[in-house]
Formats: sequence, structure tokens, C-alpha cells
Amino acid sequence: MKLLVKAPAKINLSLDVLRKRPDGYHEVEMIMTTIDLADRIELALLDSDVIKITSLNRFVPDDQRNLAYQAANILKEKFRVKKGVEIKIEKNIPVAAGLAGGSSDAAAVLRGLNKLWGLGLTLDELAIIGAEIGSDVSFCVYGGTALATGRGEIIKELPAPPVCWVILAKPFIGVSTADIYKRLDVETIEHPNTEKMIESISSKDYDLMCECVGNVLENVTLSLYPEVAQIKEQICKFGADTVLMSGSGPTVFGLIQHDSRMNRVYNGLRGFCDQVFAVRMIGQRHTLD
Ligand SMILES: C[C@](O)(CO)[C@H](O)COP(=O)(O)OP(=O)(O)OC[C@H]1O[C@@H](n2ccc(N)nc2=O)[C@H](O)[C@@H]1O
Ligand SMILES: Nc1ncnc2c1ncn2[C@@H]1O[C@H](COP(=O)(O)OP(=O)(O)OP(=O)(O)O)[C@@H](O)[C@H]1O
Repeated sequence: MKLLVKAPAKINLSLDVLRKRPDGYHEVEMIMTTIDLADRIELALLDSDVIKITSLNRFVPDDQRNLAYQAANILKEKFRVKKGVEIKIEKNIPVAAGLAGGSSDAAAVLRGLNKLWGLGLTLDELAIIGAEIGSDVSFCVYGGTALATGRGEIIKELPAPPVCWVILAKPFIGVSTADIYKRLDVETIEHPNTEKMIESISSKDYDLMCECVGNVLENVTLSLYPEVAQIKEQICKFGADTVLMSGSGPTVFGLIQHDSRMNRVYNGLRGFCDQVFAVRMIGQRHTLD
């Protein structure tokens, strides 16, 4: 038996850090939303009791380091599943990009195996299990748009943001999330206005949403990688309404409302950066069908 599951990427429309916690993580306040750039995960039941990962992308680990493997393993151990599974990952989301590609693959495996192995868990139960794999996994279990607090695992659903284009550009570098958080000086942060961002989303006020975007990790990554600042500048120059780095980077996204301007920014960036995507935000949460 086989099942195909989509694993969409996320962007952080806003990312604030409130304090460093005694456990080494940071207390965050983030507005996250899924976009229609997605990995495709094929799950196939195996007779033998193993978890097998395959992917054509050479940057994706094919063993227990893969978050999709960890998702299958955690369900197997918790619910004493004796069957095996082959997980084929068609990687469309750039790796180590600040787009939660690995976390979304893990979340897709949780949703898919819940169905394939007949576990009968709710999205809330899968999100709690997801938090054991990584801070972004709980959000990716639900998808849609949400306020994420705690270390990122406490999720409150928000309405879909106003409709617009999201242009993503990823420079040819990978960034370590742990390294960026470690270098952040929490005392000198200029905090984004999360409340106002929520208000802009709820009232579908596109201009206000553009004003409210902010990411406190951006300056840390920009100071380490000048190419990220250059791409930000280019996206602004080509005419995006607002530009921000996603997560710990290095991917930068621009928001654009009008189709003609989207084409101009997209074509301009293509000549400048090898990984460029023009996508929409996905308003809806995932459902368990
Ligand atoms: C940057 C974001 O992607 C924004 O959505 C997330 O905050 C990071 O989520 P993630 O990659 O799933 O993070 P994890 O795999 O849980 O943690 C990786 C490392 O990032 C740091 N980390 C992560 C989340 C958090 N709230 N505080 C942290 O300090 C920790 O050093 C941790 O060891
Ligand atoms: N399924 C997976 N897909 C991609 N990378 C994975 C996967 N599983 C584990 N990894 C490892 O995780 C690292 C980070 O990759 P990922 O694409 O998830 O980063 P990211 O988008 O920056 O994540 P986040 O935004 O949650 O911080 C990679 O370098 C890779 O070694």
C-alpha cells in the first residue's frame, strides 16, 4: 500500500525572540504561514521491519539523521508498530534554507503514517509528538497560518493572510539555525510588533502586514553572510512591497500584490540568483482525511 503526502515549506512573516531559556532554547513569538512550494513524500508499507529513506538530493541524509526517519521511528516506538516503511522524498524545498523543509517532511510522515498504520491520532496529538523531533515540526503538522510561541511548539491558529505573491530567493549557502541563535544578543533586539501583525492578518490589511514584517535573526545572518543583504537589496530594487529573511535564513522573501510587478521581480532575480520561486501562501490548515 502506498500514500503520497505533500510537505509544504513555511515562511516567518514575523519572528521575535523574548529571552534565552535555561534549557538552551529561546522563547519565541513567530507568525508562520505555509506556502505552495512543497516536497512530495511517498510512503510505501514494507513487509520487513525497517525504515528506509530514499532521495535523489545529495544534501538529504538517508539515515536516522533525516527528520522524516525520526518521525517514522518515534511513531513506531510509541505505538509498537511492527511494520516497516519506505519513505521516498522528492525534494523541492531548498535544504538548510530557513524554510523548514526537514520539519515539514517529518510532519508529513507523521500525518501519512497515522493514516497508513491506522493509529487514529488527532492533529493535536501529532503536533505534540512532532515537538520531540524539532521546534518547527508542530507548526508543520497543522500548516496554514499560526502564532507559534514557547520554543515554537505552542500553536494558535490564525486566519489566512491577505492574498499576495511570495517571491523567494536563496543564495548558494546553507545556514546553521543553532549557530544563528547562539550569536543573537537578546539585550539589543529591536522587537517586531507581533500584535499588529496579527491585526493586519485578521483584517486582511495588506499594507499594514507589509509594514509589520520583522525578524530579529535577520541582522545576525546578514552580518555573517553579505550575499543575503545583497539579495535583499535586489528584491527591494526590483519592486517588492516588503522584503524579509525567513527563519534563520539564508532565504529571503518579498511580498508583492500585483501580477505584473511579480513578473518583473521574478525575471530580474532569475538573472542574479539560481534558486528563485514565485508562490502563493496556503490559507488552509491540513486535514486528516
Ligand atoms: C528559526 C526557526 O526555523 C523559525 O521558524 C525555528 O525557530 C527553528 O526551528 P528548528 O530548526 O525546528 O529548531 P530545532 O531543530 O528545534 O533547534 C535547532 C537549534 O536552534 C536553537 N533554537 C531553536 C529554537 C528555539 N526556539 N530556540 C533555539 O535556541 C537551538 O540551539 C537548537 O539546538
Ligand atoms: N528531510 C530532510 N530534508 C532536508 N534536510 C534534512 C532532512 N532531514 C534532516 N535534514 C538535515 O537538516 C539540515 C537542515 O535542513 P532543513 O532544510 O530542514 O533546514 P531549514 O529549512 O533551515 O529548517 P528550519 O527552517 O526549520 O530551521 C540539513 O542540512 C540536513 O542535513
